[in-house]
Amino acid sequence: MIAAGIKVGGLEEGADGEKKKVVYDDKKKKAGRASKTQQKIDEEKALAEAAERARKQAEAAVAEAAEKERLAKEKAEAEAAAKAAKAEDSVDEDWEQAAASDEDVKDSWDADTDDEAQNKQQTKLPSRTKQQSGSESESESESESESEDEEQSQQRQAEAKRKEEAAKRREEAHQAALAARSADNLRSPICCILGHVDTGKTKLLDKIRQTNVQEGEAGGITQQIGATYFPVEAIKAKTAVVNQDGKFEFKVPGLLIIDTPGHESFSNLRSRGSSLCNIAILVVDIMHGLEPQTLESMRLLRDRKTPFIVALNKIDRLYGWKKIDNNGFRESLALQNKAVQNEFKNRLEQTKVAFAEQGFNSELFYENKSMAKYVSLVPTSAHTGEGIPDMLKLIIQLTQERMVGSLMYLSEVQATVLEVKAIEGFGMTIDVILTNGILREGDRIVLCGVEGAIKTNIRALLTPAPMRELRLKSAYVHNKEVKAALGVKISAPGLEGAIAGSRLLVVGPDDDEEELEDEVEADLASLFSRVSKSGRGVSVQASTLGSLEALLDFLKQCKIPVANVGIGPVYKRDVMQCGTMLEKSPDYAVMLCFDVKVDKEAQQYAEDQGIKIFTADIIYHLFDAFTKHMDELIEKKKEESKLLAVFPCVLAPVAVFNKTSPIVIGVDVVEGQLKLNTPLAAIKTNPTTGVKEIVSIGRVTSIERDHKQIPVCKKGQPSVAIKIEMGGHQPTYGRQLEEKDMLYSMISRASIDCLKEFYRKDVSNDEWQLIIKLKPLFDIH
Ligand SMILES: Nc1nc2c(ncn2[C@@H]2O[C@H](COP(=O)(O)OP(=O)(O)OP(=O)(O)O)[C@@H](O)[C@H]2O)c(=O)[nH]1
Repeated sequence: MIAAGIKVGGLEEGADGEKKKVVYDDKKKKAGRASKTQQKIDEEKALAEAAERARKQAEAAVAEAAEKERLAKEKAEAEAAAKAAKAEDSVDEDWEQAAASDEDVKDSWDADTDDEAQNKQQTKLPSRTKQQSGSESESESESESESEDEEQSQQRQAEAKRKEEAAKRREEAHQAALAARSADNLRSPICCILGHVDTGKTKLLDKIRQTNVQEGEAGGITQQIGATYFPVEAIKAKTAVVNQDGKFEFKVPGLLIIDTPGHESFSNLRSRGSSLCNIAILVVDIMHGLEPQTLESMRLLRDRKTPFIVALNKIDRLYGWKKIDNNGFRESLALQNKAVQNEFKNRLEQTKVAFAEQGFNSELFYENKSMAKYVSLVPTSAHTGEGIPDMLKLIIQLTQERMVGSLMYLSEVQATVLEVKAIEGFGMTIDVILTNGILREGDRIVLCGVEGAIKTNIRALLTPAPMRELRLKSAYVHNKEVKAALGVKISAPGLEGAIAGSRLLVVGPDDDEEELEDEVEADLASLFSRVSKSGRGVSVQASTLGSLEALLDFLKQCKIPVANVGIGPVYKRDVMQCGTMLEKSPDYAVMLCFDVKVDKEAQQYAEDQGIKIFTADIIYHLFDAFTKHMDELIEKKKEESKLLAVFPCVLAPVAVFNKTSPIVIGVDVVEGQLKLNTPLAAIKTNPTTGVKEIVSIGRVTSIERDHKQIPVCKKGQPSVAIKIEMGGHQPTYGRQLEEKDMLYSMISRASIDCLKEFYRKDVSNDEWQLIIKLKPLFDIH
């Protein structure tokens, strides 16, 4: 993978100021293992290593065969797909091909050549295949005796069997855990808050928590790590105003709301592309409607298939709104005067239309007859607290009625790293959201790190100390064990380089640790394998696994190819890596950095080398910056290529005013269009040799009609007088040229490519036909 240009930056700066590289390459992994072996001079380890080598050799052979087969299949599929796509292309899109099937169009910067398409297919191959092909070349250089081979092959088989059995046991345990679930034993749903900046996400969160903090932790609301837990009693109290008859039944034990609003935390709570959040609140400012980041949030929610409700926030800003603190929305609305009610209705309708434009049906929550079909809109005010009881009730209702399957308590551990932080007294720690199961002090855990899987033992399970105990020494309480769903801080040795967004697995007594390592590494490897192996593409750098995934998804949609991928701050090394593109494909010597810092030295280096670094906290801003950069480059190239572009034309001279230096003649444009600067030629046959001769006569420097300069003369328009100039010796009418000689715009392969690249919009299909006709005259194939 290193060879493919993939890298990962450390979350923390290494001792040498440079970040470390992830080692997914078996060679390096093995080198690491070998050095350990040497240190320990352990015979058994040496044997195991040999066995490992043999296993990889054998796997490599199998993988190579499988890869070949797969590539062939994928190539065939790609060809079929390309054919189908070709058939669908409009004439306009496929203009040159439509006119001449012998031309291979290299469309725009986002299109692939066949090679690239195939290479892209290759990048989809599981990383394991790549690791194997890496080890293959290594093992090729090593010779082993036959008996060793046999022994190793046995060891390899034994190891594979061990892993297979462990995976089977894990699957059985998983099935047993699933079977033991019950609809009567639900866990607390997990909820995230997303939305555009300044819509009131933080304020809304504060408001939900605050009422209870004021009540002095009554109802048992606990501030957790990265989340707030609301036991059902607290939610009952908070929703009482909209459940006065007590008819609404609560079936979940509570609700866990993730504290950090925004994409980042949502993106990190992922598991193989789907979300670990059961439900999300998308906050929309009722006065502003859907804003760019709202759309980005919707895209994330849709991609992760996460159900959501919409908090239509800031209703108190409707002109003339009379507040009743913490009231149910319906009652509050009923108390407003007609004008306020009308304004509300108007804004509600506008919001619904905007949602419909994005492909979502939406409905005011109490008018929503089908939660499956319509997104519920809950008007709220984070200032007055109005609508918040409705919102909480709706979340509970939606989750406990529609998500029983995913909420049934599962004994098996499901946990995700939300953040990686160094904490005084604890060193590097990870904040984890435990979705299912129980974590215990001392548990052996496996998670993703920048240098491969991290395996360690939980030293401490920390939750914040209750408010009243904050005076005490530590801000944290140590727990022997914690049960889902909750947010917990884990302190453990060796957590440096842990990656936010990673899954966290617990090694059970029946599990095989290596198998679990493979599993967490696969998450990262699958993201890293999404680079374009054509070597052409931008470099991207993101802060976490989740944001990297979101960014890669987005760039894929925008058809921006990616050549390098990294996690963590940008260091000089990353810029240097990106700089390799300066030679290959300078347009792509660009780094798109999402939510990461750029080291000073790296920035300086980039400036010196002419590498663009775009940083943004909002993904689509990166797209805008990149698109602008590309447009500028195209404009620049277009300017530079002005003289190269030759529009096709055929001219019939009607008079010769000046025979040479400069030639001045009167012409009719019989085909195409004559533009200033067009180079012209006559096609003659040498009278003695009978060989065709292309007589170049210079460029058109003036076009005049009725003594007026015009920039262009099109086919069929009245005759024009043109001046043709040439540096050096210009052919002369009456000698090399005759009046009856037709004149042709002097096209070349380069001029055709230039038209295709920059002027496709300006060339009509007829003109392309003309180019096809002119090509043989100028021996262009
Ligand atoms: N009138 C009114 N103002 C609100 C409401 N909710 C939030 N605001 C104000 O809107 C501004 C932004 O609120 P925040 O809670 O910081 O918004 P946010 O979505 O968390 O913003 P970012 O963290 O920047 O994404 C603040 O000035 C809030 O006081 C509301 O319901 N009514």
